[in-house]
Amino acid sequence: MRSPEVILTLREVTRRFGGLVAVNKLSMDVKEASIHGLIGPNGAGKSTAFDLISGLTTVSTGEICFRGEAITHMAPEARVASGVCRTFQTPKLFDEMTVLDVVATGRHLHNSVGLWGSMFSIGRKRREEAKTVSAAREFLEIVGLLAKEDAPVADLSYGDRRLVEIARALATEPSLLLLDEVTSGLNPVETATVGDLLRNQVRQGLTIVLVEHDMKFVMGLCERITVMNYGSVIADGSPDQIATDPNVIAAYLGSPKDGQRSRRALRSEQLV
Ligand SMILES: Nc1ncnc2c1ncn2[C@@H]1O[C@H](COP(=O)(O)OP(=O)(O)OP(=O)(O)O)[C@@H](O)[C@H]1O
Repeated sequence: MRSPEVILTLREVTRRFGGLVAVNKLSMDVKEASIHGLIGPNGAGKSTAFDLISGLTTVSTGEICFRGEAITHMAPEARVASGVCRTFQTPKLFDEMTVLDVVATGRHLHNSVGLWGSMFSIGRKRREEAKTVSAAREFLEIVGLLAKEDAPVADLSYGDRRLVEIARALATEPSLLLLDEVTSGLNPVETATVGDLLRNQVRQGLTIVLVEHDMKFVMGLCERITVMNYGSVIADGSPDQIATDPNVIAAYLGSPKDGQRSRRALRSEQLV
């Protein structure tokens, strides 16, 4: 029986690319209205795991359940419609669009005017457009970018582009948000802003899974963390358990030969 507060379950999910097992029997439970970290060294299989959950790639074996329903073979758009939304390591934004237009694209699921509606009812189309714009503005306000609504995306700083990506994802009104390296390239102030923003959303019921290399951010934000290495889970627990887990420390340290360099890298990520 599924525990009522678990929103996402992966059961022995495997993804092979030819002879390479990118994700190997990954099992994890994500609690509703929590922030769950998915971490691991480069090539551990984290982005592939996100692709599997969001449907951008297919599972080789295993099962994925969202709100108790199997979504393993559901199309990506159907997963978005059911409340699963993801962002990408490099935001996929169209430079020539304005900030407001980009966020409005996240609203299309909630816009009830279809093709026939827009052809035969101009009044209704206008009303829907006004609703879309006003909703998009609300999400821009949440991420603090309302003042830049008319700016072309090309003119934004890297940090602001990330915020637009978050606003667009939030505009789909997901129940589960998958954030792929959301702090990469952000300065400490921007990172703290994103952290506060995410905490706020979780307080309002959103569930977040984070793939992240910034350990300080992960440790400060996540209730639970799953650690992968070479496609497999090597640890799963609270931030305190993860930070002291010998398997995790060994995975980040690498071989004894390059231990000195890796230990410095690990310390800079504040895991030890
Ligand atoms: N489409 C693909 N075809 C073949 N191999 C792939 C494909 N996608 C990922 N891989 C391989 O699967 C493994 C896991 O990659 P993945 O990108 O999921 O790791 P990651 O943990 O997200 O890494 P990083 O932190 O560097 O982004 C890597 O060895 C990668 O080269």
